[in-house]
Amino acid sequence: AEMSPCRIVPVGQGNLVQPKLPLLKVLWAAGARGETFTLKEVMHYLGQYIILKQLYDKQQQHMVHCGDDELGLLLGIQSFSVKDPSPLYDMLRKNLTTTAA
Ligand SMILES: C[C@@H](c1ccc(Cl)cc1)n1cnc(-c2ccccc2)c1-c1c(C(=O)NCCN2CCN(C3CCCCC3)CC2)[nH]c2cc(Cl)ccc12
Repeated sequence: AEMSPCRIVPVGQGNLVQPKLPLLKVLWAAGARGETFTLKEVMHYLGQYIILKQLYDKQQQHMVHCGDDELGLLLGIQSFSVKDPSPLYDMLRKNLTTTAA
């Protein structure tokens, strides 16, 4: 089921969010360009980051082990399951600001 995280931050018309620098660096490491994104793009690049840095468990691919990574510092946890995105939403609430656009 497609996660609809649109309730994380009150999004304006442009639906654009501005990640704070620590999150922005993670998105840039995953190939993102610029400083404002849609929520969908933020989720896409975070997924790419996890794959690129091999943070997911090869046996249980829904488990993400980020304890030794920037992502873990952002989330404040060692591991999480993609089936329980609540720690992710908490992090996004703290690290995304909405743009006026
Ligand atoms: C539904 C979606 C999701 C999206 C948001 C949330 Cl809060 C939970 C879950 N999802 C389902 N599994 C993943 C996933 C699992 C392991 C490694 C990478 C991604 C994702 C995540 C995506 C994504 O954009 N997903 C596209 C399709 N995924 C299918 C799984 N694919 C697997 C391919 C084999 C290797 C493991 C990943 C990658 C592309 N973005 C994310 C960002 C984070 Cl912080 C955490 C997880 C994801």
